[in-house]
Amino acid sequence: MAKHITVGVLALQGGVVEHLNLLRKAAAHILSSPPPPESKAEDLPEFTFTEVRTPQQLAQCDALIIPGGESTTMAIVAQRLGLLEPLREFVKVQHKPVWGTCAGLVMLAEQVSATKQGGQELVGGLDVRVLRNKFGTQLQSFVAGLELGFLEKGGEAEPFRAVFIRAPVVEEVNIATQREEKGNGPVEVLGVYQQGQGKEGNKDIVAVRQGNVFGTSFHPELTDDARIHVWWLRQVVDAVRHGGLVINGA
Ligand SMILES: NC(=O)CC[C@H](N)C(=O)O
Repeated sequence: MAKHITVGVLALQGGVVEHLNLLRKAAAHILSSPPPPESKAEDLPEFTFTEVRTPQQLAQCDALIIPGGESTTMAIVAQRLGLLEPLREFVKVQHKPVWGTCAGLVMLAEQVSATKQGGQELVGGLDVRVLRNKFGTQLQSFVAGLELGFLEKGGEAEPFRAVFIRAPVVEEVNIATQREEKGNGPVEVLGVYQQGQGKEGNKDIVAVRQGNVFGTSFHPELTDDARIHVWWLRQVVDAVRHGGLVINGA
């Protein structure tokens, strides 16, 4: 029997529809690609992509995307809807695959660098400290070609056109935290953005993964390039087949 996989996009605020569209495109790509030799045709999963606004909807999901938007607003709305604790449980106890883009990455960080406004509620799951709005205001948004090694096939892949809008960066990985749940291994740095040339260039960490939790500073959903969605969705399929836990891609 084909496995059914439900992927949610947290729909409190931000780029929800764009993620749903690229997830559909990624699924079509996966379903039309030749299956690995050892798998049977009926092993192909069936996907449902759905918006998540309630704990009940979250409970239906095998995996979740937290989109870009405004992390402070998203946290306030999540708290009002009784979603913060279920989200923490989903990420850190059930270890289901979760991907945060931009504000979503902020939500998944265990720490945010102190800001004037003071603290904000986080979901956590990534042992990193992020700095919000590293590159300035909305007007300073930009697109940069990133070499993302995890997407490369035979060294021929095009750089990924990454859209940065009031983007956070990861300031420090593998920070010490008080949290009790463990078992995800170290944080892997999967993407770096370099401003300027050569050794003088300033390098910022813009993509990280720690076990089931993946985060990007930029917005892949604002391009029509589905490569990162395909890559992530394949990991979701593997995680569901192997009982829900991805430890550093193993
Ligand atoms: N494009 C975005 O998601 C912006 C993120 C926003 N600056 C925040 O800190 O939440």
